[in-house]
Amino acid sequence: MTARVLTPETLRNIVLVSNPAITPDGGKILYTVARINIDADTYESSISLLDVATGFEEPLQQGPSDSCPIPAPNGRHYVFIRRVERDRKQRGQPGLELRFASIDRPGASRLIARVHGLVSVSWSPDSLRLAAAIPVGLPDEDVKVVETLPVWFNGKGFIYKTQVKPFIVDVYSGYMEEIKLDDVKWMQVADIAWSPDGRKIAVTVSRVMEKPYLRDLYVYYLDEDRAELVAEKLSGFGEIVWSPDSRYIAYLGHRRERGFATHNKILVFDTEDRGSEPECLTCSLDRNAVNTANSDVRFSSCLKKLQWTRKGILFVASDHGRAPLYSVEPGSEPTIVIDPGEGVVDEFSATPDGARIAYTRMTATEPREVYVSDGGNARRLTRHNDTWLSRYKLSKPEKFVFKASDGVEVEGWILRPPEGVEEKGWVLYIHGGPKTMFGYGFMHEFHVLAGRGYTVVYTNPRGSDGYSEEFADIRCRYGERDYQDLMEAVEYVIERYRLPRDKAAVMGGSYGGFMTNWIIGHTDLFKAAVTMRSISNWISMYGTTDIGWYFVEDQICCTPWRNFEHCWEKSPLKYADRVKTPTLIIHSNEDYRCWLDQALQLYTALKLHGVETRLAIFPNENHDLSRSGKPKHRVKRLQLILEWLDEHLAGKKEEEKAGREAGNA
Ligand SMILES: CSCC[C@H](NC=O)C(=O)N[C@@H](CC(C)C)C(=O)N[C@@H](Cc1ccccc1)C(=O)O
Repeated sequence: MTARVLTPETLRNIVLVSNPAITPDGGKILYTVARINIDADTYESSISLLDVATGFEEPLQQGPSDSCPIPAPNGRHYVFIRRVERDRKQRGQPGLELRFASIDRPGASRLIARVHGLVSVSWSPDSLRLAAAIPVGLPDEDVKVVETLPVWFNGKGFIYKTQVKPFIVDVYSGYMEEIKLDDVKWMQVADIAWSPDGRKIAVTVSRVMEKPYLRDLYVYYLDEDRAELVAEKLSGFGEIVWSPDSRYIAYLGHRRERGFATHNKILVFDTEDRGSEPECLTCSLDRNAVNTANSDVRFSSCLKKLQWTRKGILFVASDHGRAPLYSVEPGSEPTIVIDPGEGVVDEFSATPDGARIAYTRMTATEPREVYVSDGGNARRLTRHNDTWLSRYKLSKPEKFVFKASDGVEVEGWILRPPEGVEEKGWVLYIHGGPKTMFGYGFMHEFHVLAGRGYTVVYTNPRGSDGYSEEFADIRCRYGERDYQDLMEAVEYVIERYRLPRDKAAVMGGSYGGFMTNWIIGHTDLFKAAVTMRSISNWISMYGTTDIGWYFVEDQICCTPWRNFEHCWEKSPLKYADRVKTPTLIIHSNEDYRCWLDQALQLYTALKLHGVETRLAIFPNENHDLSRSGKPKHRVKRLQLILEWLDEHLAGKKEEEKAGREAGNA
């Protein structure tokens, strides 16, 4: 009997739960419920209200495009985002509505403002106003005349005229006033936070167009209409949160000690002792204080990554493929307050006293659901995915650890086909980043591969997150220790799990695509490769990627003008003339992280060198095709991958050829 397994089309069954926002009294949780409608080719999202005591749930906003509820401190009101459809003539008009509603009046809501986006919002303690970081000036020009940097951003488009500015928004009248920070000509606000005493608003902002990775921390004093600089030249996530006594600000980020490989830390600034060094609360932990577990079943959230309750500062850190929720206070060490077991705490919100925490948790075999924890007692509140999960066979990954040749332990997981599914071969799947991690995030794609008969092997080689900062730091050395770890992992699993050496494929996206390209230029071990949103040439990557012109210099240690040879040495394209592995190249035509040229150059090179190659270009998609692309495109992408593996690992092509020949005879 054939087992019911996950297939590309089973994407439609997954309920994407996100943004669990708890009311200040801890009685209710507002959250977003999204569904993937493959037939209509859309994501449909609505807002639900959960009663924590009874578990009773009712719809607050029916959608189809409502998300991101943020309750007010009074516990009665909330704001949320509604995405609105625009026709051709309205292109360039704001596509989002910021709306205001009462928790006790389901369905009703009032428009506050139309916006192009919302980077961050923070309620005033009297629940009358919002401090908001809002993008302004989205251009819709036919001919784009650009004089600024950056030119574009993945998923946002051409943002050369866009600045993110800080505003105070009256939720009743919709009146918006910009907060004047300084005589700043250009700014991108990263985060904004209203102090609990109501007198101050903290803002983190990039002010140097050529160096947007530098962030300054300002405090704006409402009574005096005056802003003061608290700290300069910070980097990292840039999220901020006030202490309950409105004196300290916790900043999530770093000072680039290891460039882009640096862990985000919690740095606490004393706003009454300017110039004093911030206290680093997570340095002893030596973990990235954000969750970087890969998953392809998330939906957008507006919850902060930090919250300062009366019991301490809450944050999630990446740790060995898991993501526990930690608490830390100045002068103390971080401790785990929610241990997700073999899972990740994906997002959270807590009551101001810290007594109750709402969160979403996922595991490698269950998409997100909402949970609540009261002083150590955690319970699950939603079961959106139970029914369909019970109807399919999903296998559970097994973790393995091996010692790399330099003595460092490297972790990985193996996901076998579910019982009853014929084994056809196996795949080494490489994650992006490189500073993200595989582990206990739900990957629909992995279960689809396993369901088709392909064992999936995934690891966290050097460069990955979830370990020490040193482990994550492969700057200047891409394709060296990371490559060795991966190839040593391959030998380890072949030996330990008796995987067939002649039935292996390699695949990955973004940095994982870079590594796939690198691997096929350095070994012929794999029978097939699938490279997605990949990087093939660091020279042409320079100046095109949206993550900044400085990224290549930071990570690869070269520019087209400095160490040019090194840029080329580290580019998979240099080794394309050695490739023999049949390669499927998947790329989106609006991928502004790794632009289409990366795929085209590789495709052309492989074609010209006689390698069996197929190029799939997805229109109107960006770098996030596999995670948030149009549903039909996501299905098509998975089908293309399965077809390629079937052709090259399961001999489908030979079978078909033989069948055709027999038919002709
Ligand atoms: C300021 S972050 C540094 C780069 C960023 N890393 C985050 O993961 C990134 O986008 N890296 C790319 C590769 C780079 C262009 C060479 C990457 O590999 N992205 C990954 C990771 C990712 C996962 C989820 C959301 C965004 C990025 C990927 O696309 O899978």
